[in-house]
Amino acid sequence: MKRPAHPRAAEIIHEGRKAFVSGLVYAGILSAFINLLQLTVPLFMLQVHDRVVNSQSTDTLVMLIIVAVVGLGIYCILDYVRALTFQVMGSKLVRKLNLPVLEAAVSASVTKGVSQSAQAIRDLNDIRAFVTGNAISVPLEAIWSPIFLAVLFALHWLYGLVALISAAIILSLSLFSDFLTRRAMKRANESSMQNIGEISGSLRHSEAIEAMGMLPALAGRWRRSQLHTQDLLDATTRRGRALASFTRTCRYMMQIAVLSTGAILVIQQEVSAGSMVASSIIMGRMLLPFDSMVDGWRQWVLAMTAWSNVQDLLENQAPQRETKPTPPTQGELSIDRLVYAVPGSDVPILKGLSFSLSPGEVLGVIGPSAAGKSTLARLLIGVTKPTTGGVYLDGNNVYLWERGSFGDMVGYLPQSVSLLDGTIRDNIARMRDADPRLVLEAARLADVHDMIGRLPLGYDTRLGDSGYVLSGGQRQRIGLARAVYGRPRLVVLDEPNANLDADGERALIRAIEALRADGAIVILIAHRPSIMQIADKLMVLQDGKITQLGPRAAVVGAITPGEKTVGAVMTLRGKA
Ligand SMILES: Nc1ncnc2c1ncn2[C@@H]1O[C@H](COP(=O)(O)OP(=O)(O)OP(=O)(O)O)[C@@H](O)[C@H]1O
Repeated sequence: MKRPAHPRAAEIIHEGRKAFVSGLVYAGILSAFINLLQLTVPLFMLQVHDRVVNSQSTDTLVMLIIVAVVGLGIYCILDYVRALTFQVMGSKLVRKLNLPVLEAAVSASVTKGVSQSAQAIRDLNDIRAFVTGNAISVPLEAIWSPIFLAVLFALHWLYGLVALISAAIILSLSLFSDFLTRRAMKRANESSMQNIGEISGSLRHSEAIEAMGMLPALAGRWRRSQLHTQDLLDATTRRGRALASFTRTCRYMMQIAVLSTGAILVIQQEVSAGSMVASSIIMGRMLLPFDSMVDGWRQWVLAMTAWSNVQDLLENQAPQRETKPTPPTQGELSIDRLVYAVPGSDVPILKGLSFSLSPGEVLGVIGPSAAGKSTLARLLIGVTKPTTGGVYLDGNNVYLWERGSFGDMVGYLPQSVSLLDGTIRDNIARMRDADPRLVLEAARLADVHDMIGRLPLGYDTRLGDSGYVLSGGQRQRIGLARAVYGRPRLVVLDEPNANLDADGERALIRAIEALRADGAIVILIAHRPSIMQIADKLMVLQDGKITQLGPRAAVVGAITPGEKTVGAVMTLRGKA
């Protein structure tokens, strides 16, 4: 199914292409001068042999040296400017693409449930590495080979012929080497990536591995698959090395061939001695791109593939959202005939939900596992696009809402809280430049200020892989502070009490009360019934449909003991 394009996809792709093409044209013009200036040394040799040696004139030699040094100086500057051109072009491309590509990757990850960000970042890196590397200039160099060949033919047709045959041999050898090694290399790389993926995937569950003594078996599996990869790599490397030695030897033989041709021509007095040395240098330069042509071609193909991935991501995977911020609203929430099916599936998870909530209302959502509660949460916060119907906050579609301004309106505590690399302060402030006043307010609202005070560095305690390890309950409470940061109008809490102790749960209830008093709409999804005491309304979701919805006491009263629903309602009955 075709998904919508990034709102600026066409513009971003056009700008990316423009930056690439204009950079290439500029570098091409510089290459023309650089290649002409590369003739400085052979021309110098020719002149020294033909003019200085014959005339024995040191004045001429000095003149030639001055001209050659000036030529090489200009060459040095132009070569540097060309390298800079590619560098500027690389950073310009990445600057233009970074944010929209990441936005599209995150959106695709949400839809597919598998992270697309790593691939998108790899594609961007590949593009930058290509633009700032050597392969990009291969065609710019290659178009000069025919000109050098023409110069050789102009010096003597035999030089041209030797150069032409040499070029054909080098190109054939490169193609043959590519043919012999490419497929095996690809298989070795795939096998290696698979090994790394498997082992790092398994090692994430290190506690279970350690506790149940699974390490020797895992290590055995890894060793076996590594041996397979190593065998593939060894065979490929052996072939590659043999061909590289052979190609190098051929090159030396070609130099001998062109010098010998020159020598014969000098003996027969058809050319000067200078032309013999110059032709050898020009031929070396002419053959240079042929060596890297096949590898350069492959890199061009890889870069084009990365570019087409990026283009596909921007055109087909990006959320189509408003680009202009929507002003804050008071927050009447209305859900209109909301249907959601995973893209590509005909079976809806949510089957036409309609309800509305006013500011200051707390809705509790209960229902058996897999009823669609978390899916509803993701639709309410506009992360997932509804298949039909919609979710509106004061008439504004939450999915289409520009993300920055919507983020200020909404707070979300997902079922599994993931805090990001950064300090507690950064995490609560949603990784923005933290306003200490707002961070403190959120921490107080979520009742975590004292808990944070007991951490080694308080609000500056660093979290993440190498940082402080919070307990499940602590993570959930910091996640709650992040959700209430900036006093959002709509707060969706998915199983917020799953890891909380009695104290934590009391703090959560106080936070929800404060949010209600502040006029926010709170949607609370939970299996543990105790927290539902705070809800004004209850909704029972079963198999993607609302089976009960109304004031808490009415819903609890309406449920018959035989009805297939969660124990939560039955437990609540006694407390309603
Ligand atoms: N991205 C997805 N792809 C395929 N199926 C999905 C996806 N997301 C959710 N589902 C399916 O939708 C159904 C509802 O899932 P959901 O997580 O919303 O249930 P839930 O009511 O929150 O369950 P629980 O109480 O166990 O957390 C499940 O059958 C789940 O397998």
